[in-house]
Amino acid sequence: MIIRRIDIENFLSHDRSLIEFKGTVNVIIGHNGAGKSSIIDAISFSLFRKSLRDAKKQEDLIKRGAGRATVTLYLENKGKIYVIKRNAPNQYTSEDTISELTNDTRRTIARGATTVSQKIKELLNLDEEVLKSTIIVGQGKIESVFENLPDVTKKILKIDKIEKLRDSNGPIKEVMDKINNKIIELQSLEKYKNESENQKIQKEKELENIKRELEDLNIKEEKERKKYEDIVKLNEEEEKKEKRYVELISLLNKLKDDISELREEVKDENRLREEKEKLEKDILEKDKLIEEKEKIIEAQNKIKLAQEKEKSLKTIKINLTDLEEKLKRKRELEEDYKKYIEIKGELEELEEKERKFNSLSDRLKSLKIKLSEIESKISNRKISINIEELDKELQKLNEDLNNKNQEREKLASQLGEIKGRIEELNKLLGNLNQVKGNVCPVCGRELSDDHKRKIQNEIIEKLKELDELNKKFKLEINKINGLISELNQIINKKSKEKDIAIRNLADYNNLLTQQQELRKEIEEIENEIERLSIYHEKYIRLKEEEKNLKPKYEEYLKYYDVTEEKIRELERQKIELEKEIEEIMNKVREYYNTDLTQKIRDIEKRIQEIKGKENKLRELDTLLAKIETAKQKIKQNEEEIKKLTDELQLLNFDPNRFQQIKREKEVLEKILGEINSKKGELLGKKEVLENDIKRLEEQIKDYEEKLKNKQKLITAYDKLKKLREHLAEDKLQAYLMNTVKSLVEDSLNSILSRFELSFTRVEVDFNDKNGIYAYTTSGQRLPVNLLSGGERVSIALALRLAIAKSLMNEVGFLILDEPTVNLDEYRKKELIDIIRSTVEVVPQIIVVTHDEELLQAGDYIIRLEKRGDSSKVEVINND
Ligand SMILES: Nc1ncnc2c1ncn2[C@@H]1O[C@H](COP(=O)(O)OP(=O)(O)OP(=O)(O)O)[C@@H](O)[C@H]1O
Ligand SMILES: [Zn+2]
Repeated sequence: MIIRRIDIENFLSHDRSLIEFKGTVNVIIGHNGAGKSSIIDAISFSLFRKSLRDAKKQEDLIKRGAGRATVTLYLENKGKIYVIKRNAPNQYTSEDTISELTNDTRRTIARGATTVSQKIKELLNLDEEVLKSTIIVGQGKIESVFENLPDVTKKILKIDKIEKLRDSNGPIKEVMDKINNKIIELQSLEKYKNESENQKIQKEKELENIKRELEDLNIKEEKERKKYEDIVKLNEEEEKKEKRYVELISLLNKLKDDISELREEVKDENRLREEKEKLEKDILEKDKLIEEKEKIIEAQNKIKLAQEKEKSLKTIKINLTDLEEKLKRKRELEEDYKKYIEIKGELEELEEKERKFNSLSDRLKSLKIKLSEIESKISNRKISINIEELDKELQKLNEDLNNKNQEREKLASQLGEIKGRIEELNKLLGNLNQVKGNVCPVCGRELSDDHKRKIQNEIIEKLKELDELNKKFKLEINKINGLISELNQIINKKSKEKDIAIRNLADYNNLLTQQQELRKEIEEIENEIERLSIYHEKYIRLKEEEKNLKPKYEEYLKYYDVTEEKIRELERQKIELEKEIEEIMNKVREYYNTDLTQKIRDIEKRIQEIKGKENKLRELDTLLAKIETAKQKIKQNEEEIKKLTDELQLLNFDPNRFQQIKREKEVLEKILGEINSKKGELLGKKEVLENDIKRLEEQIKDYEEKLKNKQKLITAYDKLKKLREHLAEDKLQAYLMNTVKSLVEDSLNSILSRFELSFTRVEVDFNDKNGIYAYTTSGQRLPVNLLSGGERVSIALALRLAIAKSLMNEVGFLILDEPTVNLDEYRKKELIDIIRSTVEVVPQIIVVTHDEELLQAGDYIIRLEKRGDSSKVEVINND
């Protein structure tokens, strides 16, 4: 098997690298950290889902920053190409696949991480542990081959499986135990079979007896059944007769009973008829009584009517006298009523003028009040201030103010002058101290110290004088300022006074005009009032009269509808009523002075008595009718009795004889029932026995079938027992290991001879954990752990190659990650030669190295470089 290609995506340091393996010796070269081992890890990951390096989590294998890594490995095996695709992290394992590639078509054979791993193991015969111990050599792991040499060898030879096979809980023993159990089972089966056969014979005998018994019973049953059928027929006939017999007897009894009852009913007939006649006579009186009662009620009603009419007559009479009185009063009031109406008319005519008079009077009153108010205002307001005088005063004050201002200005300019001079003198005083030459700045003469001092004194004196003056002027200005502000205040006050005076004068004039106007209006109104006063007086007088007449007028209104016609109408009604009452009274004269109610009560009592008699009569009638029907019935029943007695004689039924037949029938039924139940019992037994026999037959057949296997099982058990003995450790296993031992040893020594180590021979001992020993030239036997690092690496490599060469003809590649570590220059060169010559054993070698020297060994160079964070691949053919 050969690795054809690997595609790596986001795996460790690789972004995306597509690497083909073409030579027999492929050298992957690059600096530390370039991403060489990552390729080997990718191969391992695609085969076993595990990297060679110590990665704790699958996530560590994914290129930092990427979310998912994918590795695709192309393997060639026996002319077929397999494509294995693996993914990390675990959430994508369901997308793992292995497929077969033929003519560019891809057929997926398995999917999902576990299934894919299983398939790889089956198809390529690749056992992870074996491969890692031999031909895939991880970085720094070359020597690990020493530790597990015996285990690996056993695994390669599948000896471990043989061991398991003959184990005491291994599969062979298990099968043997199972067979043995079966044999024991079959032995007990044989016993059961014999038992079943005996049982069967027993049951067949029993069945024979029952069959015979059944036959006897059938014969007896037939005899009894015939007897039974005869008696049943007889019984049926008698039953029919009995039914009719019972019917007839009960009918006859009933008829006789009826007759005696009916006779009882008929007994009283004559007495009842007499009673009836008497009652009929009494009842005849009833109609007369009713007639009389009606007449009395009519009279009673009429009397009541007359009384009512009398009552209305009385009311009419009262009304009549009342109305007559009222009419008399109405006539007395008539004159005053007319007068009142007249006055009312005149008052209406005067109303307008009176209203005007009143409103003018009111107006006059209010105008007079207003006038007196204005007049009092005028008398209160004395015009005391003379405006002209105030004007003059103000003029004089303003002049004063002007003068003072001028004075102040003059003082201010004088003060300015003084200040100017003080400044000048101060300047001069300053200059005098700074003069350089000898010329006086004041007079131009020579400036001696004396002169200087004199001038200084003069200036200081002058300054004092000016200062004095300055103060005096300032004082004076302050004084004038005070006067000016005082004047200003006075002027302000006077101006205000003047304003108020002007305003007051205007108000006063205004009041005078108002007074005049009011007086004029009052005069006009007074004239008008005088003109209207005649009407006013008349109005007052009429008003008084109206007031006096008003009660009479109102009383008259109360009698307004009392008229002559009304009184005449009432009189007419009165006469009519009197006539009606007279008529009614004439009609009922005969009932006068009798107690009508008592009379009616008496009559009603008698009617009630008669009604009772009527009821009695009706009862009698029904009784007599019943008696008539009873007589009829008696006749009918007597005829019927005669007919039924005839039938009874004809029927000729004997109850005793019927009882006899019944008893006979019951006895026969009992006998038949017994026979039947006995038969049922026997049939049941028969069926059970037949079933039992059938079941036993089947069981016996089944046992016989199973027992046929017994001999076969015994033979198989013996054979397995022998096989297990043959597989015992010392024999096959020891033979295989020994054969391998010499094979591996020969190969190992032949390879090692090329390393030119100082050993004569290396020995392999599978029974020992560190089972490699080297013989020195002086004949000493050294265990491998005592050798130097370089020696150990050489032996380990040679051993791996030896195992590969001698044991695994199916594996086609060898992977070496940094094999030159610990080797000196010389052995490194040897290694190159070894690698080259190993090609004869392993068709494909993949070497990972940072050592440029190893390039000589390769015919296909894959150079790796790290650019930034990513590994980049460059391929060089080394022809
Ligand atoms: N998950 C990751 N993502 C990205 N880079 C990683 C990841 N894990 C490891 N690396 C880096 O990948 C680089 C390649 O590692 P690798 O073991 O392949 O290097 P190498 O070429 O075999 O070097 P050496 O000769 O030192 O063994 C290293 O620099 C390592 O730090
Ligand atoms: Zn001078």
